[in-house]
Amino acid sequence: MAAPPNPSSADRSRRVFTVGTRSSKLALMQTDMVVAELKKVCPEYEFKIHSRETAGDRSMIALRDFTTKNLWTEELEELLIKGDVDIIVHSLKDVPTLLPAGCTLGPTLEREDSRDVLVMKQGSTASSLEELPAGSVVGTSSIRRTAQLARLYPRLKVMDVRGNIGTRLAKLDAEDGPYSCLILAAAGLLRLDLGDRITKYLDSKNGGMLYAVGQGALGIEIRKEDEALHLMLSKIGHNETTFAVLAERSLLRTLEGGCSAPLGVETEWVHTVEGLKKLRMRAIVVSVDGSEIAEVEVDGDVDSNETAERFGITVANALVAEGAGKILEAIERTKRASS
Ligand SMILES: NCc1[nH]cc(CCC(=O)O)c1CC(=O)O
Repeated sequence: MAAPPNPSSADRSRRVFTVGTRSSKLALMQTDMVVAELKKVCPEYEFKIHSRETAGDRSMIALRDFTTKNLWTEELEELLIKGDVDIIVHSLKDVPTLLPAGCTLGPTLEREDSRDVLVMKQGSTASSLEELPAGSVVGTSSIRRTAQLARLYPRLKVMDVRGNIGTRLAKLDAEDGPYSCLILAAAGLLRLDLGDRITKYLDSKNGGMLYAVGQGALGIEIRKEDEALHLMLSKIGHNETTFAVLAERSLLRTLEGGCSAPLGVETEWVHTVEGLKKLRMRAIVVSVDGSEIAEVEVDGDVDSNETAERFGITVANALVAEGAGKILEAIERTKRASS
């Protein structure tokens, strides 16, 4: 009897690929986008979607606790390693910088708008953080957003808000709810067709907020040795996105040493006078109370995965030279003391 089909890479007779994803509306939507692109370049293959609720979806543990980070990804990665799924589509922002042995991220699609946005409570007339009265409550569970808010808007209060995007908007709009506004990623709202809830886009020049590493991009995870999928993803990949997010993740990996850093970034491709393109990265590390910052802006020659990752290390070193190491060590000390 013939051996059963080998699910692993080198098997060129593979026709069916299984795509793993969380079961949230946003995750399914993002998975559909990847499958649609793959079908365009590989019309001869079939793609099946395997969705599941992850521990992160079920957990009530504070999202800011870095130890929960892997809850979003680990169970799906086990399926990937076993060969039960062939591809996982993540929000890249939720993917830890160190992946399990045998797993890797492939080229990814063009990034959605990577900025944070301000979302005012339904019926509010305020259109910026500046306009809110002192003591107004901003909903966010992100240490990065909390630290940047403490630095730029010390008059405002920050309170945790959990759940998927729909849940958070409902908590914002609740008549007796505490929140005046939320800070969310533009990408999630835009992909869910909730762009009309965006009051204001925030960036280094507007409101001063930098975004999370990988925000707005998809993380497409595959088995390292799966040559067939590497090739397929290289056909749908958007190089400028792939390189930019590799550089951002390399920066975070270099800085964090295992903890989730209050790190904001902003990357853009800029044309030089010589007609070349450079990757410009702004990055900021802020102490949780907003009292100390380290910030840099660096341009890099980036045209490959390797140069992207090296550029991330360069930016990390520049941040450390500006005092980022001291801020991160203080956060680590507080964490250790409280755990
Ligand atoms: N941390 C949760 C999360 N993970 C990805 C997104 C949005 C989409 C993205 O950034 O790609 C969000 C929600 C948010 O921060 O508003």
